[in-house]
Amino acid sequence: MSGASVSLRSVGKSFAGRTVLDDVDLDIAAGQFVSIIGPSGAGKSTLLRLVAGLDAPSGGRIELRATGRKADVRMMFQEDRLLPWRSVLRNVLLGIKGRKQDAGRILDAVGLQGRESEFPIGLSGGQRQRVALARALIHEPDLLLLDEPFGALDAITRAAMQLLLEQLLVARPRTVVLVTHDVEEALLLSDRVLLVKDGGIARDLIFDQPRPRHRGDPALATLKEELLDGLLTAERDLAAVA
Ligand SMILES: Nc1ncnc2c1ncn2[C@@H]1O[C@H](COP(=O)(O)OP(=O)(O)OP(=O)(O)O)[C@@H](O)[C@H]1O
Repeated sequence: MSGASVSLRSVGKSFAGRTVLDDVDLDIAAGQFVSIIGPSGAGKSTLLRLVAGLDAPSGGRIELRATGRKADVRMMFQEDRLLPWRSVLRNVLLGIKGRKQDAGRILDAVGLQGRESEFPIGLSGGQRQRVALARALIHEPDLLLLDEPFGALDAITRAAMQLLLEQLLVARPRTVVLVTHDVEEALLLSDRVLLVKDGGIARDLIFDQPRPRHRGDPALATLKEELLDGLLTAERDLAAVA
């Protein structure tokens, strides 16, 4: 299977003495698509940043393994983080020499054929996220970390981006960890959904429904309700503490 495997052993993270993650153990298999949901402030982005190596854990160990090379890890955020003074093509080729043809091919794959020489300011939010996705994918990452990448998009654009991501992963499987507030998005895309709360993983659901999945599918609806219930309870607990 393509992609990196990820393992966390007794991982903890505190900020100024306040524990956000406590003793987290997690194994993600190569090629698995894992979504992380949870109440606001539960530590979802923190967990992703630790896996990305953008931040160091306060305790424990994180290991990434890819076959034959050091795992290439790319991250995508809610904001596109494109450089406004660089064209679409030059954003994708950021830090890369040559490979203009590869970049053109990837821009075609994300639906931006013919837009190479335009600048981010002339693109819609969804188009800018397509560029951000292309910029990650040109590296053929073993692990793709997505922090609410479609969170700022309207419902239709969001659905189109979910479909695009799924198609790209069918064509070229890799390990993905997605942080999302959208339970339906998690269920449409993932092999596994983690509910993070109280400093740890409160639920770990394997979801092996065949793809492509459909929003109206009763199997999705049942799980969606269960997860929303878990989320609402977590939010209620938080409100009670506050
Ligand atoms: N660099 C930092 N310094 C201090 N505290 C931080 C830092 N990063 C995160 N935190 C705190 O850690 C907690 C978890 O934050 P995190 O962003 O991981 O939550 P989240 O689950 O992703 O939330 P949301 O769903 O609202 O984005 C929050 O209380 C936040 O204030």
